[in-house]
Amino acid sequence: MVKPIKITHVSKTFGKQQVLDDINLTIEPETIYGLLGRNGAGKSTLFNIITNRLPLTRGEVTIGGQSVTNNDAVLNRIYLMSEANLYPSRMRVEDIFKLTKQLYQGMDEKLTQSLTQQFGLNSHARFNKLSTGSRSIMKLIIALAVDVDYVILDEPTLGLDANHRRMFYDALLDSYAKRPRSFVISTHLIEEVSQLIERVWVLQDHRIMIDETTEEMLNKGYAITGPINDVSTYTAGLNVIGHEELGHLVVHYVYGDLDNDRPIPDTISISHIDLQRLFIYLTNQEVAKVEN
Ligand SMILES: Nc1ncnc2c1ncn2[C@@H]1O[C@H](COP(=O)(O)OP(=O)(O)OP(=O)(O)O)[C@@H](O)[C@H]1O
Repeated sequence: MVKPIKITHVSKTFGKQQVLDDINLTIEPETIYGLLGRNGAGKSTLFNIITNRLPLTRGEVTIGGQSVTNNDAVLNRIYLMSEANLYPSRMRVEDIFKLTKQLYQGMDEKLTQSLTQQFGLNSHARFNKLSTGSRSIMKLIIALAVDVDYVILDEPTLGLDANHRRMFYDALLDSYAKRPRSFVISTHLIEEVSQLIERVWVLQDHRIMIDETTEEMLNKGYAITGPINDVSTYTAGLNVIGHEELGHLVVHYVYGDLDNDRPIPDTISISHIDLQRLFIYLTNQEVAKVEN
């Protein structure tokens, strides 16, 4: 049975710079996570720690009670796709596929072939001759075809055009349906993945600010629109994470419960907001705060 990955009290400093502070997360089997955070928040650092590519300063990462540190048996169950190029630069794509198959427990050759064809990737090409997008495509094919229990995708769609991104999301869902396993995806294209991810982690100020299902999170986000006085009266005391002016009207963005006892004036309208907007306001340093 596949065991969860437990990230317990993980902190990381580079010299005097604190990047991660007391991170506690669980990656459950067969679940798709989105790790969101602004540039430099520490997403790649966390992924590199989970896969033992970087040492942690404090805490531990375990699978089924076993530490991942220098533990090839458990590390073999996790595949990290990142910007880093770990392949010999002159190696041909087809040979990289073969090498990966040897390094891990195996690789779905049929899927590799069909995705290579679907994405129009030249498998005879040498890695250093591939465009940025084609390098991403090659790595994504490996990530979807390799036989592991955990796939970590660090900005997987870097350099991919909109059609290829759509193809990738479809391929991911297809592959997940055929062989359920865990995916952790970090991306700045939040709206594009909001349909894929079941649980959202937001990394902000070195810590996990949000660890909720996508549905829970979306249910807590509101836009309250109307004349300024009515909106301000209605949202007084609520967790307002941002505001915008729309001509004579204002919008207050609220994260958390609305007060059901509060009368709603006819002049205001209340609607839910999308994940991207929620993220933007929650991680905007000037106004962000989250009620626990
Ligand atoms: N090897 C390293 N040595 C020193 N500092 C580092 C190292 N790796 C990352 N950092 C620093 O740690 C911080 C977090 O970087 P990281 O790449 O993890 O962020 P990120 O959330 O993945 O960012 P982005 O979304 O921009 O890719 C940054 O300030 C970065 O400069």
